[in-house]
Amino acid sequence: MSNKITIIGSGNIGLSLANGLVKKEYSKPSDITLTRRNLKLMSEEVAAGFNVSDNNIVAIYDAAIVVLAVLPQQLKKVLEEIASSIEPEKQLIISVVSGVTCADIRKELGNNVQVIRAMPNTAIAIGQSMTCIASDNANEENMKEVTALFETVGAVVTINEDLMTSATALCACGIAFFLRSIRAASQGGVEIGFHAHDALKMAVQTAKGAADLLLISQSHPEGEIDKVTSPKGCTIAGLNEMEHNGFSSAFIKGIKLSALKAGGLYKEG
Ligand SMILES: NC(=O)C1=CN([C@@H]2O[C@H](COP(=O)(O)OP(=O)(O)OC[C@H]3O[C@@H](n4cnc5c(N)ncnc54)[C@H](O)[C@@H]3O)[C@@H](O)[C@H]2O)C=CC1
Ligand SMILES: O=C(O)[C@@H]1CCC=N1
Repeated sequence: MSNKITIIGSGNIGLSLANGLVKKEYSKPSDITLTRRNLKLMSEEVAAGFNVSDNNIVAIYDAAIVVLAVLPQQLKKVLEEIASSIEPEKQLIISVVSGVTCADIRKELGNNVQVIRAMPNTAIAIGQSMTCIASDNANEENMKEVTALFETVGAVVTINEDLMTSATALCACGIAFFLRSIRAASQGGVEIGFHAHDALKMAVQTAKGAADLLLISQSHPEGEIDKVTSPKGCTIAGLNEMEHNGFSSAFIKGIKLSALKAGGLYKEG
Protein backbone atom coordinates (compact mmCIF):
# COMPACT_ATOMS: atom_id res chain seq x y z
CA MET A 1 0.00 0.00 0.00
CA SER A 2 1.35 3.49 -0.83
CA ASN A 3 1.55 5.82 2.14
CA LYS A 4 -0.41 8.67 0.58
CA ILE A 5 -3.54 9.77 2.42
CA THR A 6 -6.10 12.25 1.13
CA ILE A 7 -8.50 13.79 3.61
CA ILE A 8 -11.61 15.24 1.96
CA GLY A 9 -12.93 17.91 4.30
CA SER A 10 -10.37 19.83 6.33
CA GLY A 11 -12.52 20.96 9.21
CA ASN A 12 -12.27 20.14 12.89
CA ILE A 13 -11.88 16.38 12.67
CA GLY A 14 -10.06 16.23 9.31
CA LEU A 15 -7.35 18.58 10.55
CA SER A 16 -7.18 16.92 13.97
CA LEU A 17 -6.56 13.58 12.24
CA ALA A 18 -3.90 15.03 9.92
CA ASN A 19 -2.09 16.77 12.78
CA GLY A 20 -2.25 13.68 14.96
CA LEU A 21 -0.80 11.41 12.26
CA VAL A 22 2.09 13.82 11.74
CA LYS A 23 2.67 14.43 15.45
CA LYS A 24 2.89 10.68 16.07
CA GLU A 25 5.09 10.23 12.95
CA TYR A 26 2.70 7.86 11.16
CA SER A 27 2.81 10.20 8.15
CA LYS A 28 4.93 13.04 6.83
CA PRO A 29 2.91 16.19 6.03
CA SER A 30 4.01 15.80 2.40
CA ASP A 31 2.22 12.40 2.27
CA ILE A 32 -1.10 13.94 3.30
CA THR A 33 -3.35 15.94 0.98
CA LEU A 34 -6.07 18.03 2.57
CA THR A 35 -9.03 19.29 0.57
CA ARG A 36 -11.33 22.16 1.33
CA ARG A 37 -13.51 24.41 -0.81
CA ASN A 38 -11.81 27.63 0.33
CA LEU A 39 -8.02 27.27 0.20
CA LYS A 40 -7.48 30.75 1.61
CA LEU A 41 -8.24 29.22 5.01
CA MET A 42 -5.42 26.67 4.65
CA SER A 43 -2.31 28.83 4.99
CA GLU A 44 -1.31 27.23 8.32
CA GLU A 45 -1.50 23.76 6.80
CA VAL A 46 0.51 24.84 3.75
CA ALA A 47 3.16 26.26 6.09
CA ALA A 48 3.19 22.94 7.98
CA GLY A 49 4.05 21.12 4.73
CA PHE A 50 0.71 19.49 3.91
CA ASN A 51 -0.50 19.36 0.31
CA VAL A 52 -3.75 21.23 -0.06
CA SER A 53 -6.30 21.22 -2.85
CA ASP A 54 -9.78 22.45 -3.65
CA ASN A 55 -10.16 19.71 -6.27
CA ASN A 56 -11.22 16.39 -4.75
CA ILE A 57 -10.73 14.43 -7.96
CA VAL A 58 -7.13 15.55 -8.43
CA ALA A 59 -6.45 15.18 -4.71
CA ILE A 60 -7.36 11.47 -4.57
CA TYR A 61 -5.35 10.56 -7.68
CA ASP A 62 -2.42 8.75 -6.00
CA ALA A 63 -3.89 8.20 -2.55
CA ALA A 64 -3.95 4.72 -1.03
CA ILE A 65 -6.41 5.90 1.60
CA VAL A 66 -9.19 8.43 1.04
CA VAL A 67 -10.69 9.76 4.27
CA LEU A 68 -14.17 11.27 4.05
CA ALA A 69 -14.46 14.01 6.70
CA VAL A 70 -17.21 16.32 5.51
CA LEU A 71 -20.56 16.88 7.23
CA PRO A 72 -23.23 14.23 6.55
CA GLN A 73 -25.26 16.74 4.55
CA GLN A 74 -22.19 17.53 2.38
CA LEU A 75 -21.29 13.92 1.67
CA LYS A 76 -23.58 13.01 -1.23
CA LYS A 77 -22.14 15.76 -3.41
CA VAL A 78 -18.57 14.63 -2.63
CA LEU A 79 -19.37 10.98 -3.37
CA GLU A 80 -20.99 11.86 -6.69
CA GLU A 81 -17.95 13.96 -7.56
CA ILE A 82 -15.30 11.29 -6.86
CA ALA A 83 -17.28 8.15 -7.83
CA SER A 84 -15.80 7.68 -11.28
CA SER A 85 -12.23 8.44 -10.12
CA ILE A 86 -11.99 5.94 -7.26
CA GLU A 87 -9.86 2.87 -8.02
CA PRO A 88 -11.35 0.09 -5.86
CA GLU A 89 -8.39 -2.29 -6.22
CA LYS A 90 -5.87 0.36 -5.12
CA GLN A 91 -7.80 2.67 -2.83
CA LEU A 92 -9.46 2.23 0.52
CA ILE A 93 -12.17 4.54 1.82
CA ILE A 94 -12.28 5.54 5.49
CA SER A 95 -15.38 7.51 6.47
CA VAL A 96 -15.59 9.40 9.75
CA VAL A 97 -18.96 10.85 8.74
CA SER A 98 -21.60 10.15 11.34
CA GLY A 99 -24.84 8.41 10.45
CA VAL A 100 -23.73 7.16 7.03
CA THR A 101 -23.30 3.42 6.56
CA CYS A 102 -20.67 1.62 4.50
CA ALA A 103 -23.53 0.46 2.26
CA ASP A 104 -24.73 4.08 1.81
CA ILE A 105 -21.24 4.99 0.59
CA ARG A 106 -20.97 2.00 -1.74
CA LYS A 107 -24.34 2.95 -3.23
CA GLU A 108 -22.59 6.02 -4.64
CA LEU A 109 -19.04 4.69 -5.16
CA GLY A 110 -19.78 1.17 -6.39
CA ASN A 111 -20.07 -2.21 -4.75
CA ASN A 112 -16.43 -3.25 -5.11
CA VAL A 113 -15.05 -0.36 -3.04
CA GLN A 114 -13.85 -1.32 0.42
CA VAL A 115 -15.19 1.05 3.05
CA ILE A 116 -14.22 1.28 6.71
CA ARG A 117 -16.10 3.58 9.05
CA ALA A 118 -14.08 5.17 11.83
CA MET A 119 -15.35 7.28 14.69
CA PRO A 120 -12.48 9.15 16.31
CA ASN A 121 -12.69 12.19 18.54
CA THR A 122 -10.83 15.49 18.50
CA ALA A 123 -8.24 14.22 21.00
CA ILE A 124 -6.78 12.50 17.94
CA ALA A 125 -4.80 15.72 17.39
CA ILE A 126 -2.71 14.86 20.47
CA GLY A 127 -2.70 11.08 19.99
CA GLN A 128 -5.39 10.45 22.62
CA SER A 129 -8.44 9.52 20.55
CA MET A 130 -10.89 6.76 21.36
CA THR A 131 -11.60 5.50 17.85
CA CYS A 132 -14.21 2.87 17.00
CA ILE A 133 -13.95 1.19 13.61
CA ALA A 134 -16.36 -1.02 11.66
CA SER A 135 -16.79 -2.40 8.17
CA ASP A 136 -19.10 -4.76 6.36
CA ASN A 137 -16.76 -5.56 3.47
CA ALA A 138 -13.13 -4.63 4.18
CA ASN A 139 -10.60 -7.45 4.12
CA GLU A 140 -8.47 -8.41 7.10
CA GLU A 141 -5.37 -6.68 5.73
CA ASN A 142 -7.17 -3.35 5.38
CA MET A 143 -8.79 -3.67 8.82
CA LYS A 144 -5.32 -4.29 10.30
CA GLU A 145 -3.86 -1.33 8.42
CA VAL A 146 -6.61 1.01 9.60
CA THR A 147 -6.39 -0.32 13.17
CA ALA A 148 -2.64 0.39 13.11
CA LEU A 149 -3.24 3.87 11.71
CA PHE A 150 -5.68 4.84 14.44
CA GLU A 151 -3.64 3.09 17.16
CA THR A 152 -0.82 5.53 16.53
CA VAL A 153 -3.20 8.31 17.59
CA GLY A 154 -5.08 6.69 20.48
CA ALA A 155 -7.01 3.55 21.41
CA VAL A 156 -9.04 1.51 18.90
CA VAL A 157 -12.02 -0.79 19.36
CA THR A 158 -13.53 -2.72 16.45
CA ILE A 159 -17.32 -2.83 16.72
CA ASN A 160 -20.34 -4.00 14.75
CA GLU A 161 -21.43 -1.33 12.32
CA ASP A 162 -24.88 -1.09 13.88
CA LEU A 163 -23.24 0.30 17.04
CA MET A 164 -21.53 3.13 15.17
CA THR A 165 -24.05 5.83 16.12
CA SER A 166 -23.75 4.74 19.75
CA ALA A 167 -19.96 5.06 19.47
CA THR A 168 -20.45 8.53 18.00
CA ALA A 169 -22.44 9.65 21.03
CA LEU A 170 -20.26 8.03 23.69
CA CYS A 171 -16.81 8.79 22.27
CA ALA A 172 -16.95 11.56 19.66
CA CYS A 173 -19.62 13.72 21.32
CA GLY A 174 -18.31 12.46 24.66
CA ILE A 175 -15.27 14.73 24.44
CA ALA A 176 -17.63 17.71 24.68
CA PHE A 177 -19.56 16.18 27.56
CA PHE A 178 -16.43 15.64 29.66
CA LEU A 179 -15.10 19.07 28.73
CA ARG A 180 -18.33 20.70 29.88
CA SER A 181 -18.14 18.81 33.17
CA ILE A 182 -14.59 20.09 33.69
CA ARG A 183 -15.76 23.62 32.88
CA ALA A 184 -18.62 23.26 35.38
CA ALA A 185 -16.18 22.07 38.05
CA SER A 186 -14.01 25.12 37.45
CA GLN A 187 -17.04 27.41 37.73
CA GLY A 188 -17.82 25.80 41.08
CA GLY A 189 -14.18 26.37 42.04
CA VAL A 190 -14.48 30.09 41.34
CA GLU A 191 -17.58 30.33 43.56
CA ILE A 192 -15.65 28.85 46.45
CA GLY A 193 -12.68 31.16 46.16
CA PHE A 194 -10.25 30.39 43.31
CA HIS A 195 -9.32 32.63 40.43
CA ALA A 196 -10.70 31.25 37.16
CA HIS A 197 -7.27 30.28 35.80
CA ASP A 198 -6.32 28.32 38.92
CA ALA A 199 -9.78 26.74 39.21
CA LEU A 200 -9.57 25.46 35.63
CA LYS A 201 -6.06 24.08 36.11
CA MET A 202 -7.17 22.28 39.28
CA ALA A 203 -10.30 20.88 37.62
CA VAL A 204 -8.36 19.66 34.56
CA GLN A 205 -5.67 17.87 36.60
CA THR A 206 -8.32 16.36 38.87
CA ALA A 207 -10.23 15.02 35.84
CA LYS A 208 -7.01 13.64 34.37
CA GLY A 209 -6.22 11.93 37.67
CA ALA A 210 -9.70 10.37 37.77
CA ALA A 211 -9.38 9.03 34.20
CA ASP A 212 -5.85 7.74 34.84
CA LEU A 213 -6.97 5.96 38.01
CA LEU A 214 -9.35 3.92 35.85
CA LEU A 215 -6.96 3.46 32.94
CA ILE A 216 -3.85 2.61 34.92
CA SER A 217 -5.43 0.65 37.79
CA GLN A 218 -8.10 -0.91 35.53
CA SER A 219 -10.53 -0.28 38.39
CA HIS A 220 -14.26 0.54 38.41
CA PRO A 221 -15.41 4.15 38.96
CA GLU A 222 -17.58 3.21 41.95
CA GLY A 223 -14.65 1.43 43.61
CA GLU A 224 -12.57 4.60 43.28
CA ILE A 225 -15.51 6.75 44.44
CA ASP A 226 -15.84 4.59 47.57
CA LYS A 227 -12.23 5.48 48.44
CA VAL A 228 -12.99 9.22 48.32
CA THR A 229 -16.30 9.26 50.20
CA SER A 230 -15.46 9.31 53.93
CA PRO A 231 -18.43 8.50 56.19
CA LYS A 232 -20.46 11.62 56.96
CA GLY A 233 -17.90 13.41 54.80
CA CYS A 234 -18.03 16.27 52.35
CA THR A 235 -17.61 14.17 49.17
CA ILE A 236 -20.72 12.06 49.64
CA ALA A 237 -22.65 15.22 50.56
CA GLY A 238 -21.64 16.91 47.29
CA LEU A 239 -22.05 13.78 45.19
CA ASN A 240 -25.53 13.03 46.52
CA GLU A 241 -26.56 16.65 45.96
CA MET A 242 -25.44 16.31 42.32
CA GLU A 243 -27.40 13.08 41.96
CA HIS A 244 -30.52 14.65 43.53
CA ASN A 245 -30.20 17.24 40.76
CA GLY A 246 -29.97 14.58 38.08
CA PHE A 247 -26.23 14.42 37.31
CA SER A 248 -26.03 10.80 36.08
CA SER A 249 -29.50 11.01 34.59
CA ALA A 250 -28.64 14.15 32.61
CA PHE A 251 -25.47 12.51 31.26
CA ILE A 252 -27.32 9.34 30.25
CA LYS A 253 -30.17 11.26 28.62
CA GLY A 254 -27.71 13.46 26.72
CA ILE A 255 -25.82 10.44 25.37
CA LYS A 256 -29.09 8.79 24.30
CA LEU A 257 -30.27 11.92 22.48
CA SER A 258 -26.89 12.37 20.76
CA ALA A 259 -27.04 8.75 19.55
CA LEU A 260 -30.52 9.30 18.12
CA LYS A 261 -29.41 12.48 16.38
CA ALA A 262 -26.16 10.90 15.09
CA GLY A 263 -28.16 8.16 13.37
CA GLY A 264 -30.43 10.57 11.55
CA LEU A 265 -28.08 13.26 10.26
CA TYR A 266 -27.50 11.93 6.72
CA LYS A 267 -31.16 11.30 5.94
CA GLU A 268 -32.28 14.63 7.48
CA GLY A 269 -29.88 16.56 5.21
N1 LIG B 1 -15.87 17.23 15.06
C1 LIG B 1 -15.78 16.03 15.67
O1 LIG B 1 -15.40 15.93 16.85
C2 LIG B 1 -16.10 14.78 14.91
C3 LIG B 1 -16.73 14.82 13.68
N2 LIG B 1 -17.02 13.66 13.01
C4 LIG B 1 -17.65 13.71 11.69
O2 LIG B 1 -16.70 14.31 10.82
C5 LIG B 1 -17.37 15.06 9.83
C6 LIG B 1 -16.83 16.47 9.81
O3 LIG B 1 -17.12 17.10 11.03
P1 LIG B 1 -16.37 18.44 11.46
O4 LIG B 1 -14.92 18.31 11.16
O5 LIG B 1 -16.79 18.70 12.85
O6 LIG B 1 -17.06 19.49 10.47
P2 LIG B 1 -16.44 20.80 9.84
O7 LIG B 1 -17.57 21.59 9.33
O8 LIG B 1 -15.49 21.43 10.82
O9 LIG B 1 -15.57 20.23 8.62
C7 LIG B 1 -16.07 19.90 7.37
C8 LIG B 1 -15.10 20.44 6.36
O10 LIG B 1 -15.44 19.94 5.08
C9 LIG B 1 -15.24 20.97 4.15
N3 LIG B 1 -16.01 20.66 2.94
C10 LIG B 1 -17.33 20.76 2.76
N4 LIG B 1 -17.67 20.37 1.51
C11 LIG B 1 -16.52 20.01 0.91
C12 LIG B 1 -16.20 19.53 -0.37
N5 LIG B 1 -17.15 19.36 -1.30
N6 LIG B 1 -14.92 19.24 -0.65
C13 LIG B 1 -13.94 19.41 0.29
N7 LIG B 1 -14.18 19.87 1.52
C14 LIG B 1 -15.45 20.18 1.83
C15 LIG B 1 -15.69 22.22 4.86
O11 LIG B 1 -15.16 23.39 4.27
C16 LIG B 1 -15.13 21.97 6.25
O12 LIG B 1 -13.81 22.46 6.34
C17 LIG B 1 -18.86 15.00 10.15
O13 LIG B 1 -19.47 14.08 9.31
C18 LIG B 1 -18.91 14.56 11.58
O14 LIG B 1 -20.04 13.78 11.83
C19 LIG B 1 -16.64 12.43 13.50
C20 LIG B 1 -16.00 12.34 14.69
C21 LIG B 1 -15.72 13.49 15.52
O1 LIG C 1 -21.60 16.93 16.55
C1 LIG C 1 -21.46 16.19 15.56
O2 LIG C 1 -22.43 15.98 14.82
C2 LIG C 1 -20.13 15.57 15.27
C3 LIG C 1 -20.20 14.07 15.23
C4 LIG C 1 -19.51 13.60 16.45
C5 LIG C 1 -18.85 14.77 16.98
N1 LIG C 1 -19.17 15.83 16.30
